[in-house]
Formats: sequence, C-alpha cells, structure tokens
Amino acid sequence: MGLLQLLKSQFLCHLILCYVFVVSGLFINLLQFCTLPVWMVSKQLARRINIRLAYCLSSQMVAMLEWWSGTECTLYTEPQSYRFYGKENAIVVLNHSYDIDFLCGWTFCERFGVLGSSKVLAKKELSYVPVIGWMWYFLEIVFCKRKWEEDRTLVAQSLQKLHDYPEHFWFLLYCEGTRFTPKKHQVSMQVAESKGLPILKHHLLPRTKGFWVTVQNLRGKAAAVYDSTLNFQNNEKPTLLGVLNGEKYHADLYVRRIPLDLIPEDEAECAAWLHKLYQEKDSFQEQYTQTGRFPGPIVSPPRRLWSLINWLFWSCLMLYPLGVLLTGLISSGSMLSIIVSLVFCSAASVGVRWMIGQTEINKSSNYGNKE
Ligand SMILES: CCCCC/C=C\C/C=C\CCCCCCCC(=O)SCCNC(=O)CCNC(=O)[C@H](O)C(C)(C)COP(=O)(O)OP(=O)(O)OC[C@H]1O[C@@H](n2cnc3c(N)ncnc32)[C@H](O)[C@@H]1OP(=O)(O)O
Ligand SMILES: CCCCCCCCCCCCCCCCCC(=O)OC[C@@H](O)COP(=O)(O)O
Repeated sequence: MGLLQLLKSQFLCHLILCYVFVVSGLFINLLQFCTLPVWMVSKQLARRINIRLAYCLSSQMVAMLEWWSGTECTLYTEPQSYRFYGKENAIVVLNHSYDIDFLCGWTFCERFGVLGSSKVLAKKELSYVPVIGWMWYFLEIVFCKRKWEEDRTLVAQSLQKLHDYPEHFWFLLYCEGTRFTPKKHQVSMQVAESKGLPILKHHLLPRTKGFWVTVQNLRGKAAAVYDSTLNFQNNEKPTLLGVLNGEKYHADLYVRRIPLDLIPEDEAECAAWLHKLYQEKDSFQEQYTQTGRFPGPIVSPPRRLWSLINWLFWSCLMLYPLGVLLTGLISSGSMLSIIVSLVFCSAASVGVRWMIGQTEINKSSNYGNKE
C-alpha cells in the first residue's frame, strides 16, 4: 500500500473530511433558510441561489468520489444523444442495486453541468436526514410516502411546480422503488409471474405508477427519458465507506435517450412500455455480465476541476476556525473542555456514521419484502 493510500485510510482523515462536509453543510442549510424571504420577492432568483448552494454541497461528495477515491466513471452512449445531455430537461430511469448509485448519478450530473438543479423522486424518510435531506427541501425535491393513495396527488402537485423551473434539470426515478436484495427480488418475481410478466434476472419488477405520473406531469417540460443502466467492473461492490477509505472503483453507465413523445399517454400502455424497458435493461445487464461491457460506443466526459476547487475552498474555510479552536483548547489546559470536546466529536462521528448507513443496502427498508 502506497503512502497516500495509507493516509486516505486513516480514521483522522475521515474525521476531517466528515467535519468539513457536515459543518459546511449545516452552514449551507442556514444560507438556504435565509433565501426564504427572497422567495417572496423573486421565486426564480431564490431558485437560482439554491441551485448554486446545493452545488456547493453535493459536489463535495462528487469530489470525494472523483478526486479522493479516483473512481473512474465511463459513459456508454450514442454521440447523437450525447449532444443533448445537460442542454435539456430529462427524466432519468436508473437501476437501484448499489450503495453509491446515487453518487455515480451525481458525478454525471456534475460533468454535464446540472448537479445543482438535479432532482429525484425520493422516499419521505430521506427528507429528515440532516444536511442532505434539508438541502433537498429547498431544492424542491419530490418526496413520496410510497403509498399510492397519498402520493398520486402529492407527487403530481410537486411535479407541476417544476414547470417554470429556471434551469435545466435531470429528474431521477428509481422505478424499482427500493434497493435490490435477493429477498425483494424473489418477492417481486412472484408478482411478475402473477401478472404474466417475464422474469427479470438483474432488476426488481418496476413500479409503474410513479413513472406514469412523472411522465404525464413533466410533458412539455422534459424533452426525453434517459434510460440509464449502471454496473461496476470486476463485480465490484462499492460502498460509501470504501470511497471514504480512498478505494478506487470502476463504474460503467449505459444511457439511451428516448424522446418523451414516444412514451404512451394512457396509463396501462405506459406501464407496459416501462415493463418492456426493464426487460431490455435486464438484457443489457446480462450482456455486461457475460462480456464486461455495454452496447454502444464510449463517449466519456472528463471529470471537471470545479468539484475539486469547491471542495478545497470549503475545506480551507472550515478548517481554519477548527485550527484556532483546537489551539485555544489545548493551550487553555482545561481538562473539562478537552473531555467535553472529545464527547462532542464522538457523538458527531456516530451521527455521520448513521448518515452513511442511509446509503447501505444491508440497512434497506422493508418495502418490497412482501407483495
Ligand atoms: C445517470 C444520471 C443520473 C442522474 C441523477 C439525477 C439526479 C440525482 C438526484 C439526486 C440523487 C439522490 C438520490 C436519492 C435516492 C433516493 C431514492 C429513493 O428514495 S427510491 C424510493 C422512492 N421512489 C420510488 O419509490 C419511485 C418508484 N415507485 C413508484 O413509482 C410507486 O409506484 C409509488 C408512486 C411510490 C407508489 O408506491 P406504492 O407502493 O403505493 O404503489 P405501487 O404502484 O408501487 O404498488 C402497487 C402495485 O405494485 C404491485 N406490487 C406489489 N408488490 C410488488 C413488488 N414487490 N414489486 C413490484 N410490484 C409490486 C402491485 O401488484 C400493484 O400493481 P398495479 O400497479 O398493477 O396495481
Ligand atoms: C465529502 C466528504 C463526505 C463525508 C461523508 C459524509 C457522508 C454523509 C452522506 C450522507 C448522504 C445521505 C444521502 C442518502 C442518499 C441515499 C440514497 C438511497 O439509496 O436511498 C435509498 C432509497 O432509494 C430506497 O430505500 P430502501 O427502500 O432501499 O431502504
């Protein structure tokens, strides 16, 4: 193991990274809160400010993936589709099988310049996660309870509000509704059988209602669906803790651009269309398992310096007061202050560990465990 790699795996480094992320995150949340009066004067200005503030936060995690762990993200797509990426609104449909699939998604958002404005249909529980969840509240992320009776109006209303959104955004939809586990796969395949649908090997059966309501409510605003299939080379099973440890992963993403006009308006036809899409995605995953690559040419955008510059900026801004505080603490020689600080640090570490736990599939919810 090289010296740099050894350094990256040290707990103290992780503490410093997490400190910068959480304290700058809370500061950004506070700035977002301060934009509330701006909403009353100019909604579009408040939105634009929030997009930039969200970028400051999400791109720190992207920088950790791209620059700290050095993870390589390769894009397979057709060049004629590539020219639209980042220049239009789109609905992104992605498989949900990895702890860090959302982070790989963010990386591509960053490279195409839509990171600050990117959105997702997320489970309500995530809105309570400090820093990221609170940031999403100001970013008009669409939350659902995964209870269709309540979601059908809530989700539609939130989507309608995006019609006058001032900048290009990608709206992420994990149609599987939950992360892939063998148990959830088994249950969802029972549902597939009972509906006379073909068995999927690499995906859960997609939930069609959220997709239909999203497509219907973003018609006229989003130009296309980006059908995205993610996998990792050499059977890697990436985790956020691994990324924090500086482990390098190799992500491959296959994206097909499908104009929104090609998607049926009728609910049943739209559901059938989505099931067919997942059968195709399943065949791409099978091809990847067999050959180690997706169809289509590789047209990868390079990582950008912006995420690194942003990360260095926040690190300097947050580490300076910490340095002053620690120096004062040590020179004061007060045992009580030192013990109180240690207890505070331990509690903060437990809090961050809980946040990282939100990304771990082995802590996935019970949703989808029974029909
Ligand atoms: C590559 C570029 C990437 C770009 C990235 C861009 C942006 C990034 C931005 C942010 C990144 C942050 C990431 C955060 C991630 C957080 C993601 C989540 O929280 S995922 C969970 C929430 N989202 C969803 O659930 C979306 C999908 N779900 C739906 O659409 C649902 O339909 C619903 C709207 C939520 C409603 O759910 P509900 O359970 O109430 O209803 P359903 O219609 O799903 O259920 C009834 C229906 O399903 C059948 N059924 C029953 N059991 C199962 C089963 N086990 N599997 C499948 N189907 C099942 C049942 O028979 C009913 O069928 P029918 O509809 O025919 O009646
Ligand atoms: C830059 C330095 C960073 C320091 C590290 C600090 C990391 C703290 C990060 C916390 C990030 C929290 C974001 C949570 C996003 C989780 C996305 C996700 O995958 O949600 C799961 C749902 O889709 C489905 O839920 P399940 O039904 O499977 O249950």
